[in-house]
Amino acid sequence: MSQIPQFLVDNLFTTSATTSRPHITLTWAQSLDSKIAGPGGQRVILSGPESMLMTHWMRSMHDAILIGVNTLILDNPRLQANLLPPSLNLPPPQPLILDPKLRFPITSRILNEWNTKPDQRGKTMRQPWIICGENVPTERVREVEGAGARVVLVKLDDRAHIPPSSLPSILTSLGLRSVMIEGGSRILSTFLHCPKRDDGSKLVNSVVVTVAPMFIGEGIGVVPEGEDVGLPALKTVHTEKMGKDAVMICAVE
Ligand SMILES: NC(=O)C1=CN([C@@H]2O[C@H](COP(=O)(O)OP(=O)(O)OC[C@H]3O[C@@H](n4cnc5c(N)ncnc54)[C@H](OP(=O)(O)O)[C@@H]3O)[C@@H](O)[C@H]2O)C=CC1
Ligand SMILES: Nc1nc(O)c(N)c(N[C@@H]2O[C@H](COP(=O)(O)O)[C@@H](O)[C@H]2O)n1
Repeated sequence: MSQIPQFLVDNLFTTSATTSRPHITLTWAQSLDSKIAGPGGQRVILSGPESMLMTHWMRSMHDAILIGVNTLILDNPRLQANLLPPSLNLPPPQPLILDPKLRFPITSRILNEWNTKPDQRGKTMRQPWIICGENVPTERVREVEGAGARVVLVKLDDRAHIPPSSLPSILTSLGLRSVMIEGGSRILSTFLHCPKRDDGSKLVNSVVVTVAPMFIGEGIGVVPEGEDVGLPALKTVHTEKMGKDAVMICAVE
C-alpha cells in the first residue's frame, strides 16, 4: 500500500475541512468482544499489518492526532506516521494530549523523540502539545514547557475534563483543520456521548473502527463499564477488509 487507500479518500473528506470548521474523526481498534486493551490497560496489538498501515495513512490525512493522558502513560506512543514511505515527505500530524491536570510525564517517548532528534522536527514529527486546565499551577506549566512540550491552557467543565464540545474551537485557535481522536476508552466515551459542538452542529464527523478477529476477555472496553447507554446511532458508510481485519467507516446519525 504505497498510497492512501482510496476508500479513505472517498469517505473521510478531511481535505474539505477548514480551521473554522475542523473535521473530527473518532477511531479505534477493537476485539470481537469490544475491548481495546488488556487487563490494567495493557496495550494489545489488535491491528494486523494492513490495517495498522491504514491507520498511519489516516494519521497523515489529519492535521492532528489526539489521545487522552492515560493512553500516553500506558502506551507511551510516538503518534507519528512512521509506517509510510519517507520518500513521500508527508507533513507529520500534530500530536495533542488531553490532560486536564497536566500529569504528562516529561520522560515520555514522544517528548524524548522530539528532544533527541532535532533533525526530524517538522519532517517526521512535531512538538507534542498538551491541552490542560487553566487552573494548573504556573510552575508545573513551566516545568513541562521547559522540558520541550507546548502547553495549551483551556477552560474545564464541571467534571474537570476538557469539554468535547469545545474541541472544535480549540482546534480553530491552534490553526488545525482536522483531528483524529485515537482514544482511549474514556476519551472515546465522552466524545460519543457529546452530540454537539458549542455552535450546535454535529461534533463527530466520522467514526473509523478496526475490528480484529480475536477475543481479549478481561480488559478495557471501547467505553468504560456502565457508559454503554446513551451512545449515538451510527450509520455504516463503508466497510473494507484489510488483511485479517474489517474496517468500518461510520457516520454519527
Ligand atoms: N486499541 C486502540 O485503538 C486504543 C487503545 N487504547 C487503550 O486505552 C487505554 C486508556 O484508556 P483510558 O484509561 O480510558 O484513558 P484515556 O486515554 O481515555 O485518558 C483518560 C483521561 O483523559 C483526561 N481527559 C481529558 N479530557 C477528557 C474528557 N473530555 N473525557 C474524559 N477524559 C478526559 C482525564 O485525565 P485526568 O484523569 O487527569 O483528569 C482522563 O482520565 C489504554 O489501555 C490504551 O492501550 C488507547 C487508544 C487506542
Ligand atoms: N490502530 C491501532 N491498532 C492497535 O492494535 C492499537 N493497539 C492501536 N493503538 C493506538 O496506537 C497508539 C500507538 O501508536 P504508535 O506506537 O505511536 O504508532 C496507541 O497509543 C493507541 O492510540 N491502534
